[in-house]
Amino acid sequence: MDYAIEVNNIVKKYNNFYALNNISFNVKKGEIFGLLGPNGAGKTTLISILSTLVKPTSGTAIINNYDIIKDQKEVRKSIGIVFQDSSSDNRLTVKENLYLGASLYNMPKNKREERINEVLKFLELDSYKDKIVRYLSGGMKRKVEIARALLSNPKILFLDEPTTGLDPDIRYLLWDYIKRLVKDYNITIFITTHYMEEAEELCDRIAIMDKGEIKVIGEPDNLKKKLEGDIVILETKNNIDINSEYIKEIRRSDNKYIITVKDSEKFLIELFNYIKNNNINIDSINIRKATLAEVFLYYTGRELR
Ligand SMILES: Nc1ncnc2c1ncn2[C@@H]1O[C@H](COP(=O)(O)OP(=O)(O)OP(=O)(O)O)[C@@H](O)[C@H]1O
Repeated sequence: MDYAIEVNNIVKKYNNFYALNNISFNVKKGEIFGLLGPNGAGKTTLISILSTLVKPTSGTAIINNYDIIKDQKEVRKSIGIVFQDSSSDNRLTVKENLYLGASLYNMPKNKREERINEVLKFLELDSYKDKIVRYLSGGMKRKVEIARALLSNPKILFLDEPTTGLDPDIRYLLWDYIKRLVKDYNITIFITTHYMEEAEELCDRIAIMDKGEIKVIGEPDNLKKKLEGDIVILETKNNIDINSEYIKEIRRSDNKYIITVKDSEKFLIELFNYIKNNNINIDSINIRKATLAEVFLYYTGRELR
């Protein structure tokens, strides 16, 4: 299999602290691959290493068949990056920023106008091209960043938390553009996020990352299926001490019992009998299918907030 990204045993140490602790995985061509993890998990460090901006302590990665250590220049030429912090000049217009980007890429002068118009069109920024970036909304600014990263026709686009802090409407809109980049231009997308929904809706595969380690990799649906169970959330001030063959795990947090069960329909009959026989007062009962939030909890032992 020909991969877009191959990560081999990457370690990044800051003094004695392992920001990345032996990371290995592959990203397929034309895939939307998501790195899901809380603040400080190491996502930005990893994306900075893969895009050659930071050197790993050990290990390496192959990007578009180029080695991030040995072929830095070629790697850079074949990728586009959008970082969390804006790289646009706020005082310039959208189009001026794109010209600046094109000149930084050393794009031939006679190609610039055409390519800039293409990316403006793709991101539906035409009517904003003469607006000063400072006065644009957060979502629009993000689009300008993406437009700039696309100028060089990259084969891989790295997006570091591209929708953090944006309104849900804009978030959905950006997802659409990202999906179209894959579908229409066969670009591989590597995205970091701490939004479950983003990982779930947008990504073909995700890696759950915590404290510098990858805990599990897979398709969101498969990861959920692997948990094999439903979650029953029971709110009560009483003590619950129920035994059932259907229970996989019970956790308690304040007045809530979070019960992972198989065959929830059968379990509920037992639960209702237990409640009746023991005079338990229930404030609420909720049943939900395992979501990515439960997957995250299962593999990291904590909630992603
Ligand atoms: N230059 C540095 N020197 C020392 N420690 C660093 C440095 N850069 C990052 N770290 C540490 O490495 C860990 C991973 O940071 P990183 O920014 O990669 O996390 P992240 O998952 O991207 O989080 P965020 O969502 O906040 O960007 C953090 O604990 C951070 O404090």
